[in-house]
Amino acid sequence: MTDNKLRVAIVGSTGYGGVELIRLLQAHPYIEITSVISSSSSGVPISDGFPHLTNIVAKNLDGVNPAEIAQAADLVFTATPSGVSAKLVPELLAAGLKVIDLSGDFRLKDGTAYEQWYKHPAPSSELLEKAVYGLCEVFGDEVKGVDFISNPGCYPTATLLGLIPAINAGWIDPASLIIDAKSGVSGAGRGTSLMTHFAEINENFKAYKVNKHQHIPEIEQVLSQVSGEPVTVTFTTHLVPMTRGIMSTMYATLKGSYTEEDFIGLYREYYKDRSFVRIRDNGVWPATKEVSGSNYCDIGFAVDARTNRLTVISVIDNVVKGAAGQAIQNLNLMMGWEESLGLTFTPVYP
Ligand SMILES: NC(=O)C1=CN([C@@H]2O[C@H](COP(=O)(O)OP(=O)(O)OC[C@H]3O[C@@H](n4cnc5c(N)ncnc54)[C@H](OP(=O)(O)O)[C@@H]3O)[C@@H](O)[C@H]2O)C=CC1
Ligand SMILES: CC(=O)N[C@@H](CCC(=O)OP(=O)(O)O)C(=O)O
Repeated sequence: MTDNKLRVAIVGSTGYGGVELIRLLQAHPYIEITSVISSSSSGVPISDGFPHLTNIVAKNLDGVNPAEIAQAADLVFTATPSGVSAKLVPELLAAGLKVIDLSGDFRLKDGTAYEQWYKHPAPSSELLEKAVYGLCEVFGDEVKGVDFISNPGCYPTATLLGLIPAINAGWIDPASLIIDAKSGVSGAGRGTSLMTHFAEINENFKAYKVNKHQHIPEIEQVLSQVSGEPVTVTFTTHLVPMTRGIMSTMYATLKGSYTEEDFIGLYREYYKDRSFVRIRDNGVWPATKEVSGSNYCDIGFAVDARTNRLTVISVIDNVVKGAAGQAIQNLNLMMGWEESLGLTFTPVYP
């Protein structure tokens, strides 16, 4: 700590998650960013590659050296690809740093499942056990005082916040879940690919990784934990021609005669102390633009008495609540600070 500020380093600071951490942390009263790190461009000013940071962050990029990071910082965010975090995080923890990892490498408790879905060698079972899964509104109490947090995935954040209160109350059948999710292109990171090439995605709408998405076991792990029985889900992801935003539309069979007003009351009670989840009034369904640039998750409901099914619509900004914003919320909870510190941004609208 310097001047009562926590010294923070960001590995992967040249990616979308890292650069968003830099943006959001400018508003945090207890944080000083002491090192922005790149494995490929160390030595150059970060504002060379990101002119929007001119006169805001006057730092050169540092290289990836755990011992040097531990000299410069108390805590490090790893906004690095899966597979990279698995190798780097053990070294950062061993160097004495607190770590908040944004990748999927430490979210699954079962290493075999990790290898099946992520196609990389799993981290050690000790570290998978040690990582605390930081879905703040549900497991926030478990985060306080720990030194290693695994930040949830973007789709799981929108999906789990939209399903957990109903599953927890036993109002919907966990065996009936269908999740139809859509993401803006920034969810795929800054690297270029045919999938996200302008001419391939502009005025286009495509499904991908159907039944094969790496977030399926993460969603199932948490829902199984909450419901107390093994849960499997049907989960389809789509890429939408917009920059930010996730909409997760979820369908479930009702286990009783519940109305929209019942669900609104249930969710408002469940999230009553959680300022970043906003439950919409009856018939007002959320849109991605209404949370863009903010840490909010907005949720709306429809009940169809004809089919006995519930529809839940949950939206987040994938780079904020789905990544950097939730990571800072986790940092606040870890440190015992007010969870909204530095995160009270009004969504950017229109
Ligand atoms: N984008 C999103 O909406 C979300 C992303 N995530 C996860 O967060 C992580 C970061 O995502 P995102 O920022 O989008 O990804 P990007 O691809 O935009 O950025 C990843 C960054 O990691 C750095 N990197 C690559 N290899 C290494 C290495 N060997 N050592 C250190 N750094 C490396 C790269 O920077 P450099 O070459 O300069 O080192 C790169 O800029 C990923 O695991 C992603 O899955 C999670 C939720 C949402
Ligand atoms: C649009 C898009 O491509 N999104 C990415 C989200 C990946 C992500 O955030 O990776 P984690 O596994 O670390 O959570 C995807 O669907 O794979």
